[in-house]
Amino acid sequence: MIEIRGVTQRFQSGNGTVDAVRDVNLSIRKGEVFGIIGRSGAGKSTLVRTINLLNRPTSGNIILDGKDMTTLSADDLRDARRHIGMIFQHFNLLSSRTVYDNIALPLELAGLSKSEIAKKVEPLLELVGLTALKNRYPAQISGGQKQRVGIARALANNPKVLLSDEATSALDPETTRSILELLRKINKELGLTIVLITHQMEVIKVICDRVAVMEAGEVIEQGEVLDVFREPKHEVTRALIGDVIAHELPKGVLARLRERLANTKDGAGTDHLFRFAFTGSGVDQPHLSEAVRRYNLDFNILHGQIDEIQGQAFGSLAILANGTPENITNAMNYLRAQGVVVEELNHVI
Ligand SMILES: Nc1ncnc2c1ncn2[C@@H]1O[C@H](COP(=O)(O)OP(=O)(O)OP(=O)(O)O)[C@@H](O)[C@H]1O
Repeated sequence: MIEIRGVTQRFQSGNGTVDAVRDVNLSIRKGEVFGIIGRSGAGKSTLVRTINLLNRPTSGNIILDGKDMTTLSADDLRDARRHIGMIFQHFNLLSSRTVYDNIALPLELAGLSKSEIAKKVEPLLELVGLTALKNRYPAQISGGQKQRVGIARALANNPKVLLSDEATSALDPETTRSILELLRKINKELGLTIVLITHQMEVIKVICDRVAVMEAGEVIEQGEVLDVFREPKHEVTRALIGDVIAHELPKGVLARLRERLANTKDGAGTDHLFRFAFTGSGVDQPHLSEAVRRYNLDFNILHGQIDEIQGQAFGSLAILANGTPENITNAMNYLRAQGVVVEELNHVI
């Protein structure tokens, strides 16, 4: 649906240049919600703005539905842009226009008559739950309601793709959830492809099918959201996941553990610290107790969380295991064979 091929975006910066985006390759599938996450300055906004050519890439190509956007004439590009809606962190509504008139704006620009516009705007108001507020001005509605106007306006021209640039970053957690639910509903009901950028892993967790992680202009990791959560490969990804999944052990627990694990290193102890990550059936099945029984171990759960990602259960546990070296090895091999991701943490604390 969207092919981002070898895209680099170079800017002048002082006397030199900066590659805000460097040689990015991504394939975004029709009908999916694709997230791009990264820390501030990673290049997310710059990348997403190349998709509708608000930024013209210095090199590389953007192929939308088989059409190379970078080679279109000005007229064809204007046409192609109609198929791409966009929503923004600060909503970008016109304060002098009512809710209804903000949503109607792209249709007026496209030259539709008043009655044609009404036929499109009324169902959009219904879709985003703002029918009762249609005559209010932006100053008279909440942030979440403003973003609903932004979403309805972005959908007015029946786009194939919706780009979302930090659309929930200015909203409180509850409003964020309701906006994400609305985006998910639109994605499912209209089959709309959504590309969203965010610095919040929570947003990725709640709504995205796949995710790409950016750092210093490059994509450093990408995959199905569940896979990336279960087995993050890059340190930056781990840190971002740590914001939503209990990854760090509390300080008091760490201090006590250091002593016990030092004994293991010296050969005087038999404690091992592990992190287990498991999904789907791994959460429902008693793999842990089976491992304990089979290999005669003690497990002490130190920290953890069972959560849901994309409707699938996801668990992350920090465990202190005690047993003979042979039984520990066999138990971990057993768990790995059950699909549990096992990581020994003795060396990291
Ligand atoms: N027009 C520009 N001219 C020069 N440098 C730019 C320009 N736009 C962005 N940059 C630089 O490119 C890098 C990436 O910026 P970008 O806004 O894409 O990051 P981001 O990941 O979206 O960050 P944030 O979440 O803070 O918006 C930054 O170092 C930024 O300073």
